[in-house]
Amino acid sequence: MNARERLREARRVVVKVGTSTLTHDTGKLDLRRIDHLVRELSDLRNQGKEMVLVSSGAIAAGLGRLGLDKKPQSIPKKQAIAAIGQGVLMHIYEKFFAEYGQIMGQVLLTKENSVRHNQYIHSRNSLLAQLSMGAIPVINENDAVSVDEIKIGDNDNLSAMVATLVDADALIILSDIEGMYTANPAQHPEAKLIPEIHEITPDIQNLAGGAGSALGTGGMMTKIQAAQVAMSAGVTMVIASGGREDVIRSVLAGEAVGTVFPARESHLKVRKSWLAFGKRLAGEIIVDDGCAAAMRSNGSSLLAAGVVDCDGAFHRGNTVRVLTEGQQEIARGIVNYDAETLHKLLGHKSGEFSHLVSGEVPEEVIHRDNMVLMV
Ligand SMILES: Nc1ncnc2c1ncn2[C@@H]1O[C@H](COP(=O)(O)OP(=O)(O)O)[C@@H](O)[C@H]1O
Ligand SMILES: N[C@@H](CCC(=O)OP(=O)(O)O)C(=O)O
Repeated sequence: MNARERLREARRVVVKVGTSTLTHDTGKLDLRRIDHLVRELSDLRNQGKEMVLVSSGAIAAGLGRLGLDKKPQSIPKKQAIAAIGQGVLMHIYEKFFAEYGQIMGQVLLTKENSVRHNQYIHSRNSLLAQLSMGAIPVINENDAVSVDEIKIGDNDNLSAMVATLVDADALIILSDIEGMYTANPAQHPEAKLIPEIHEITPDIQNLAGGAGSALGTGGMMTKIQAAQVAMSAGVTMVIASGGREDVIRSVLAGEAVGTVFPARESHLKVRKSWLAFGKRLAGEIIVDDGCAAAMRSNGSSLLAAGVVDCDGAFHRGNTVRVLTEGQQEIARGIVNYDAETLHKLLGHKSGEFSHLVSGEVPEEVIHRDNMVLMV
């Protein structure tokens, strides 16, 4: 079964809708679009699917309510606008969902809700409980209290975190564009839509540009980051246009719309998904090609002999990214050494460790049980 066919069987679906889809060019909310979105979600819920909505738009709604036309620079002002706008947004969602006979629950998350294992589990349990009651959780980042240190920062990454958290079958990201193109069509009108992307390579990352509008956050870059998380966690992701009629239904009917990022086969256990996608990333380890091949094909642990460099002031127990020398992310995992020790040991076999550092050091830089492959 290919990825499009698998989408027909998706039971639990996360839909993310960006500011660009929820607003007119004037910056004001596009009520017709929001109504259609809620109607489609409600109809899919009526078909027995479990639906979760990750909605941006709080800042746009707040600006609209205050009669402002651009985001302020200061953090407290942005937070205030988000606080005002989130209420406006939820009022509209509640009104439309109630009209279509659905129950919704508001959930506001920050990075803090995922970095600690117990918080990750609490967030997961709350969302699963809402689904078991037949409700549609409507999620946004808690922008009113978030500052950079605790921010996820964009709702593309937030939606991938949510899809992982609830073990979704599919994540549909709705934007103001049909999918991922060979270049940003705003600057390159000749760019072509890419129907399917199997692996997030550095070449694919280079095709992704920033946001297309003043209100959007992250553009295609954050959508590609979300795809990498979703695919590795066993969630098939699709980027499609929120302006297309019945777009969610079409995606879930397996029709060839947008860009699909097929899930890798196995679903991760909750602990592994938290480890790779919930925790803060503290640094990077660069490995040689032989080591990358052993990790990818045999699921081998990462040994110091295969490490060529590392970056970041990470400590033992932190989660780090593992990259090839060509900058492709191949794994994430809990590191057994701090950065200083790894700098001394990289390129060496474990038999040589006692000459290089004092005291006991584990044989593996990252043990296979504490590692998630990203390719
Ligand atoms: N390779 C690309 N393919 C498609 N869109 C791209 C690409 N690179 C950058 N973009 C830009 O990303 C925008 C969508 O992201 P964004 O503005 O953040 O919207 P949203 O509010 O839906 O998250 C598109 O309108 C486009 O201008
Ligand atoms: N949390 C913010 C949106 C952040 C964001 O990622 O925006 P977008 O790129 O439009 O999905 C808000 O509600 O305004």
